[in-house]
Amino acid sequence: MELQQFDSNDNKKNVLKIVKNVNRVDFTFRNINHSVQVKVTKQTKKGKKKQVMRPKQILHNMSGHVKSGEVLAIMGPSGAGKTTLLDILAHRLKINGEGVMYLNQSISDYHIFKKLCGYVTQSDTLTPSMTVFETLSFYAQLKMPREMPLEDKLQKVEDVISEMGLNRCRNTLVGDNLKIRGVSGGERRRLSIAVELLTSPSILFLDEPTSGLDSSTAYTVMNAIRKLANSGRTIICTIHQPRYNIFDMFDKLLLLAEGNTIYFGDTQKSAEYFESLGYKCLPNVNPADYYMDLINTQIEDDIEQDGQSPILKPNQVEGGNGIDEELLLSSGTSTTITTQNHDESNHTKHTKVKRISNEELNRFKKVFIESEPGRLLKEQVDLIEKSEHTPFVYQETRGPSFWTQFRLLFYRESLNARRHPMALRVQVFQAIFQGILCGLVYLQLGLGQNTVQSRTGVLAFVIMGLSFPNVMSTINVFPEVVGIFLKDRASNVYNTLPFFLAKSFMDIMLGIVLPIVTGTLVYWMSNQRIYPFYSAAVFFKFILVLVVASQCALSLGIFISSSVPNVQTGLAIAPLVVILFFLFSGFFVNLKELGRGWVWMPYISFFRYIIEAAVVNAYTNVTFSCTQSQMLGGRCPIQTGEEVISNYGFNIDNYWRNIGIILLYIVAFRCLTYMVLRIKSRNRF
Ligand SMILES: Nc1ncnc2c1ncn2[C@@H]1O[C@H](COP(=O)(O)OP(=O)(O)OP(=O)(O)O)[C@@H](O)[C@H]1O
Repeated sequence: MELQQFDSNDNKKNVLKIVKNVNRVDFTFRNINHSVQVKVTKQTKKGKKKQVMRPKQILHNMSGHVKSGEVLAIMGPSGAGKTTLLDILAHRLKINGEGVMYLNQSISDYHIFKKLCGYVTQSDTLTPSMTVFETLSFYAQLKMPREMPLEDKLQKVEDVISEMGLNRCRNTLVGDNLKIRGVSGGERRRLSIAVELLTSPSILFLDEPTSGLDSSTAYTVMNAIRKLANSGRTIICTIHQPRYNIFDMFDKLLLLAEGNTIYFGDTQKSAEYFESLGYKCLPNVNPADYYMDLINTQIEDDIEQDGQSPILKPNQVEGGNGIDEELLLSSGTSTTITTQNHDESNHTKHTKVKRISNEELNRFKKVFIESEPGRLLKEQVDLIEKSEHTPFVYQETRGPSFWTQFRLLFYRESLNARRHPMALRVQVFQAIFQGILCGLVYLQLGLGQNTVQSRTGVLAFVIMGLSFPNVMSTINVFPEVVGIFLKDRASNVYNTLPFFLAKSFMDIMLGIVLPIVTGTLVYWMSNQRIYPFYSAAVFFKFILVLVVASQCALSLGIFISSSVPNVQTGLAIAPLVVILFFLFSGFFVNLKELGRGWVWMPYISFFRYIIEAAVVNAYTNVTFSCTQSQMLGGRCPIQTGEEVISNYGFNIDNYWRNIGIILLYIVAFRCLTYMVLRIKSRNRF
């Protein structure tokens, strides 16, 4: 059946009422087929290799039914399609194919669904510099209805803290275990879940909730999840080989292999099902390990090469027919099976047994539909499909206003800046060091002929010195911010514009102080102007050039950083862009002498406008002196600053024009970043 896209007018009129108690919702999905386009190499008739796009089916006819209060675990080998299925079920990934999902008896509507569900990602994308309580109250104010009084929101925060057992660490920073020490891994995972609980979701999706946690912490987290289900929520999670006591917490199990259902049904009945297929899981084996080892056909070759195989196929043991299996369990989780072989020695030994073959896996895929659990699932899903699809009834609520979003996001940015003292200290140190170094190298420049080179050099050095670190540090830091933003956008916590403005305002504030520090030191130490009358205006114009240069570099940095797929690419691209722009700034190449092919470059190089503004400011109304020996034809080779300006191919009237152009560059880089963020965060469903 074709998926009903979530634009049903009837449903759109209704908006969910967010209530304090959990709405009980059964969740059903039916015949989900999903494919992606992949590049494959094809041989042409002429024997050449050509890359073409081909559809690759990731999910095949996936169906399932989870009642409120139940936990469904989606398990399968790596690449089986667990994350793809979870993302589709959570309405985070658009189905490229067909399928339909139901909330109770209603066909799921995107907008209603988003209000009803919570999604906990595999990695804890939280702001490290906020405490547990601050994180929850930040999200409470953004996620809960505008009409709800603040006290009620804070009460909900307290409830959630108690529910997830976070009282002990409520005032501890979240941290990231790298730059900021914070809560433990288990506490961070529970905080991620707590954030989702603020809106009392009826359905909670969790992607690998226990990954990266030690087994006892994983148990504590799963225990908390189990309690959430007991309170009426519907829980769907992907999980990798859980230990037995965790596996035992699941009500339902969906076992996937190569995008096909191998088993869907009661967890407790899964052993019986596999036994009916001829694969008995012995009583003291963790079934999760057994199933995963059994169907993980992909790693067979590697294991063969290693000469080890941890799984045996009970009915097909090398060199034996009737089998007495004995299981040796190491630390209760790994499945090592040895068999008593009834051949010549009768000694217990490790027997090399293959995992199931691909043909056998294909049999598993086919037999499930005809099996008892397969028929039961079909009956349940067909029942929902045939029932009358009544829309949800709920009351409209509004999220926080634009200004509330901006205020909260700006507050988060300011906390981030304040609580990263090292980063701030390093930047201040860098600014002072650079100012002093530059000041010492170009100490007290005079107005002799030889100072012209140094006077321009100091300008280029200080501009580059402020710009380059700004671009590079932004590329290092911004991706983490974008990661949090994208996660929040995926849950519709706030809009792109308030986030973008809050970030930009904070950048502007921080990006003003450092150029002022460096610029002041350089200006006075290198003796940029010696005429007191002009000094104040020239000084402020010099600082203004540095401030806009610094802002332009920051804006370029966030643009590059937001556009590239990862930090490494950003770090590779950014220096090239900066160096190329700087090359055509007019400092290294005389703009009048540029070859035909390059004349356009100075027009797009924002450094050209910055250097021109700085040179014009530094050399206007300056007179140079020279010694007798320096004179050429009875006059100084360079007599005025205006000559220097002209020699560089610059125009003396261009100071304010250039400041305007650089401001336009800043706005353009920021607007482009905003557009990239919008595109990236566009709802994929
Ligand atoms: N956009 C895509 N383009 C190409 N292949 C894709 C795409 N998305 C998923 N796949 C492929 O689909 C299969 C299932 O991917 P998925 O991430 O859902 O698996 P998984 O079971 O979650 O794996 P893991 O446990 O390793 O995370 C994989 O083979 C993957 O390479």
